[in-house]
Amino acid sequence: MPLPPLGDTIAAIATAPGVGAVGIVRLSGPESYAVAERLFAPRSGAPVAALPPGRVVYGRIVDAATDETVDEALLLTFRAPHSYTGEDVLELQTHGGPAVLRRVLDLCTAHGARLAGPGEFTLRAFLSGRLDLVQAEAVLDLVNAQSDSARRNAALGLSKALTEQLGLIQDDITRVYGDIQAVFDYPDEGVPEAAFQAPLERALGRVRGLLSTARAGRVAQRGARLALIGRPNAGKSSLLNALLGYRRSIVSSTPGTTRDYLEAPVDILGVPVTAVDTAGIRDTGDAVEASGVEAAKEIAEHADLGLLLLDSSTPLAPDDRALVGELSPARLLVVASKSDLPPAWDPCAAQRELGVGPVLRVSAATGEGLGALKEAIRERLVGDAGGSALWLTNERHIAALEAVREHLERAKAAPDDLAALDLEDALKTLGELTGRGEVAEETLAHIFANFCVGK
Ligand SMILES: Nc1nc2c(c(=O)[nH]1)N(C=O)[C@@H](CNc1ccc(C(=O)N[C@@H](CCC(=O)O)C(=O)O)cc1)CN2
Ligand SMILES: Nc1nc2c(ncn2[C@@H]2O[C@H](COP(=O)(O)OP(=O)(O)OP(=O)(O)O)[C@@H](O)[C@H]2O)c(=O)[nH]1
Repeated sequence: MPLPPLGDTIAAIATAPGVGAVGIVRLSGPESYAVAERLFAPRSGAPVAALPPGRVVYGRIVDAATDETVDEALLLTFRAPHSYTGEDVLELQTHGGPAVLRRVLDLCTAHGARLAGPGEFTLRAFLSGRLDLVQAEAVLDLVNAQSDSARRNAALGLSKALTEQLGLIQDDITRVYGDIQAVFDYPDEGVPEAAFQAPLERALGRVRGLLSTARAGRVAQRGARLALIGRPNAGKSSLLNALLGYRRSIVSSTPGTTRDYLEAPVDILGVPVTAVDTAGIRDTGDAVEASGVEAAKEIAEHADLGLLLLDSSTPLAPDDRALVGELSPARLLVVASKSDLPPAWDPCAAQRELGVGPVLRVSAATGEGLGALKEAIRERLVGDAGGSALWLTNERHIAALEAVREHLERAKAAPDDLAALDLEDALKTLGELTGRGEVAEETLAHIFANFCVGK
């Protein structure tokens, strides 16, 4: 997969396909102004090439071959290097129908522009040094963000937060590497060993810190699975409906109504979650129900978090105690359901007796405790990383930082001459990660192939 050529002038529709109020065709490259000259007539009569940068000018899109006015439009001007790509950039803002945009794009190619491939504008922004690779990938994540937490994290990446962290790590490694080289070159100067250790530890601490956010990052980006579990009639379907804010699963007072399981996407305070309503877990002779029970156990095992519902209006049963034993406490959140009814047991006592975390009192009927439950779910899924901190979400970044961590751990344990080799490898990996070092063309092509055309 070769990279597209540089230096020519590219054009693409920058707005989403379909009907919109306004649509944008973007041009980038040395011929942008020349191309626009042939298809855009500013009302002022001024030549396009003479327009100062940073202006919006009103005019007409004209097909020079037929003298037809294709649309009225606004032209937005940028001059290299002060543009998104770092090249001469022009944007034609037209009416937002697919036929209009197609025609304007056709005029651009008729007058010398080439159709841009996926991500080509952002690739040029990277190659001109305006964005590093981590930022370019954040652009992709930002465009694809489906939840507010994913959006915020991508925005942080684009704002250089990750780039800066990586820079600090790189600086420390570079310093240690330099010191080790100095020892080789001037063995008599006697640089104390301890001088290496502090920056090395600091770099390693930063790498580990970043890697520890990867789980929260994955959840923010791809979402988490939340399994609702509990005995029949514990109120699972009702709670799912309450979390969703609309009726999705069947609620009934006959135990065992939910035989299979239902999945529903639900936004938990900005975290995308797939809630899975399982069959009531209990020993049963009914074959259909038994398979549902097996499925429920399986789901609970594979979910990121299990929400165990214990009906607070009826005494705890042996089944409830058995369920707690089946599930790992780290991935379990216990709810005393139907808190609007007179309680048959005390949540605090149950917490001690069952050896679980705080038992949350929730009523699907009145909504009591729902807010606190959502907070607790979010806290368990993304933890402290739920604040303004940056999360690693990109598999390429995670893999690279894991490699850096290994190199640093080895360097720490190795004698100087071997440590130097590992530090070299760590720096090389960081360079690939930010794209400021050597990056394989294939890696670049692969990253940008995932972009949409026009970005
Ligand atoms: N219409 C439009 N909206 C857009 C974009 C765009 O390209 N076009 N963007 C992207 O797709 C994003 C904005 N990103 C941009 C980043 C840099 C520059 C730019 O021209 N920077 C120059 C000048 C800055 C200035 O005037 O101070 C520079 O940094 O030198 C433009 C857009 C989001 N909105
Ligand atoms: N008062 C009150 N009743 C509730 C509440 N939540 C559920 N119920 C009732 O409890 C019964 C069982 O609720 P479901 O939500 O169907 O329980 P389930 O755990 O999904 O049951 P299965 O499908 O059998 O596993 C229904 O009659 C609900 O109306 C609640 O918060 N308060």
